[in-house]
Amino acid sequence: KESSAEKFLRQHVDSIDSPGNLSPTYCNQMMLRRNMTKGSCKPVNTFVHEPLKDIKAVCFQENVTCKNGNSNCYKSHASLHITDCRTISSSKYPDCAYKTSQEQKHIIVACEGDPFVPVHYDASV
Ligand SMILES: Nc1ncnc2c1ncn2[C@@H]1O[C@H](C(=O)NS(=O)(=O)C[C@H]2[C@@H](O)[C@H](n3ccc(=O)[nH]c3=O)O[C@@H]2CO)[C@@H](O)[C@H]1O
Repeated sequence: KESSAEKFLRQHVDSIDSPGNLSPTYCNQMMLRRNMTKGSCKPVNTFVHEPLKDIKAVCFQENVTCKNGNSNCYKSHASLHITDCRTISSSKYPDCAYKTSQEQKHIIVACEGDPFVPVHYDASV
């Protein structure tokens, strides 16, 4: 069974693809490849284009309150290269269709465990 830490990597980490010049179909491809279009089209998903060590380091940065009220969320000091994937109006399961938006924003993740690692993507600001 996939751990929540492994699920975070699958859903939110893409250190390989260099930010800045991704194709408009990046999200259509990645949402499929990372298994977020099975059963339904995941409506919103963010990929972070930074080295894994820099993403893990966010767990030791600014502690903030999560959307669900928990206190185990952390906001990155730096703006990071991210890509937001959001379903477009014409998206109809199983043909999930996404808008690919490349941004530089602070990320907010929830961290848990020992080692203390990201397990949930809360927001970008
Ligand atoms: N504090 C916590 N501590 C520990 N665990 C916590 C905590 N909070 C939740 N989980 C758990 O995480 C799991 C999970 O999948 N939560 S999820 O809200 O649906 C994820 C959102 C995110 O994937 C995506 N999104 C959203 C915005 C954006 O900019 N970018 C972007 O990608 O959309 C999803 C829906 O919003 C679930 O098991 C829940 O129990």
